[in-house]
Amino acid sequence: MGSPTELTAWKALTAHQQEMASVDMKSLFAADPQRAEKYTAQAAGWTLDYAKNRANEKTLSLLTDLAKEAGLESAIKGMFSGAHINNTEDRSVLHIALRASQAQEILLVDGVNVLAEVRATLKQMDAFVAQLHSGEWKGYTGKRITDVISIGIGGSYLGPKVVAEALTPYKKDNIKVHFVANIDGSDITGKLKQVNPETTVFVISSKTFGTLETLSNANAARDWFLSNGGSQDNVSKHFAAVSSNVKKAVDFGMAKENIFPMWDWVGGRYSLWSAIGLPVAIAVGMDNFYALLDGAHQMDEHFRTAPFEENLPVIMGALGVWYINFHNAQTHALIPYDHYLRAMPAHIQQLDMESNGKANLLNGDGVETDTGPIIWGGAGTNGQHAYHQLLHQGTRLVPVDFIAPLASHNPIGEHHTQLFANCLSQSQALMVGKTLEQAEQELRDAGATAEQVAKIAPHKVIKGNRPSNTLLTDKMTPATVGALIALYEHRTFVQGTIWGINSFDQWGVELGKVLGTDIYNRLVSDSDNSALDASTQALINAFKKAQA
Ligand SMILES: O=P(O)(O)OC[C@H]1O[C@H](O)[C@H](O)[C@@H](O)[C@@H]1O
Repeated sequence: MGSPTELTAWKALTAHQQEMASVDMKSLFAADPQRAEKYTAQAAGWTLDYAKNRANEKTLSLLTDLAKEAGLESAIKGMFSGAHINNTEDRSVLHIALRASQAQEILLVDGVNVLAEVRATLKQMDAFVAQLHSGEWKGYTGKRITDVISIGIGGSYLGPKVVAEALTPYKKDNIKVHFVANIDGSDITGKLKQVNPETTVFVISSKTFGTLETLSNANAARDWFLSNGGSQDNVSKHFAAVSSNVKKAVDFGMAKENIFPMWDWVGGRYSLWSAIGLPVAIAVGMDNFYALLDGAHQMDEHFRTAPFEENLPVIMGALGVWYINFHNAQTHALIPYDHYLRAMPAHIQQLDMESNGKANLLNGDGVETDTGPIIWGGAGTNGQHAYHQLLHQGTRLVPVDFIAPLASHNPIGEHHTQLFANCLSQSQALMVGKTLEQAEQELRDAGATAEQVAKIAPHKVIKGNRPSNTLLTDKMTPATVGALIALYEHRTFVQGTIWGINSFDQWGVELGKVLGTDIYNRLVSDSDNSALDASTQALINAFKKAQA
């Protein structure tokens, strides 16, 4: 596919945007009493209310036309059948295979039944987790394991960390799972202070087993283990790895049976469902990990089979395109009203920004449209006392996804009702806003003078008409958390397909890595830096001076 701007539906949406420019969402609700009902869809334990969008029937029908015209139906088929839709790396994209139903036995990819490999790995994980939890797995002095430190970064960190945190109420109390990612020595130092080498297992997660941060931290962990009573012979009792590069993991000193495989058809940011999710399985138990996979599978089935008009990832993806490309929205906020889900925006940020931060079409031509937005967000209600001001009165349009459970795991006092009320009030305020007349009246009612009213009222005006989606579920469980993350994975794919880009490579991160190695070499040597730009030279000199 070439540029989406050539598509009939894209052109129609450009014209339609003009028609909608003066339409306020409030008037759409007033004109259609059925609007809330019509613009609600359900899947895999989630209800999406997308009525508070600047969209009418024509908008939504043009957006689904756009998805169809952009080839989304065949792209979905391609993904689920194992076609090499990651065209720049000539690979299949099969995170959906990691959570396929047990009833499906075969999914052949390049002549290999990937489901057989997936099931064998789940068995291996199951056995490992069971041994840790039963205490059968012992450290080098015969004690049971109390702590697991997961070392990995990017996709080998964020997904597992976010899901383990989201499932806090399901955590087993006999083993504590910690995560280390950053090359900043403060990260691993802080974690090592909390554990005992006799009772700690390290899980080194790296698809390539070649990532600087992960290898540096893995080496630091091994050095710490060896200098605190452990011996080389005991490394295998305290270190396991998840990697598609078995040789490098063996060279590190891992026992082959402690290496969990990964495959090139799983992208890092889509890999939490593979053995990269081992820390999650250790934290919450294998039964809950299976439930997580099942929830994601339910969303996969919905995405694969539901008509686009009722399809949550398609609706959310297409509405995102509407704002990014036809309303110049530069960012998209995710605001979970659930404490345990507070880090979710960081995972979706990586998932989406690494996937759709692209400027070339699949055919190599430069794009003519904006692509992936800046994804950001944080926990409600905290954000209401920080950045929501800009959402309500700032000059930028920021579409928001509000995410909330109907029931809390910790139903104390009125907390959950207040939390939920705040969630609803934010989407309502974004939409209804406050007119100048309302602001003036409010001030008069509070006893303000005419002069004060004239002075202050304009500052109280909130334009409103700002869009949001609300996603509700009964409770955050392994299954609903799995479905939620799968929903965002597919939403990203929907948008990438509409833009005609490859959502599954990430060549853009390479240059920084190469330059990082070059600069590291300059920091530790007396190299001639005169060919570098003056700013970088000065910064190198500042570092060297501080070390001298
Ligand atoms: O799992 P690894 O091979 O260590 O990779 C870790 C991360 O590093 C890279 O820089 C990529 O941008 C990420 O997509 C990946 O997840």
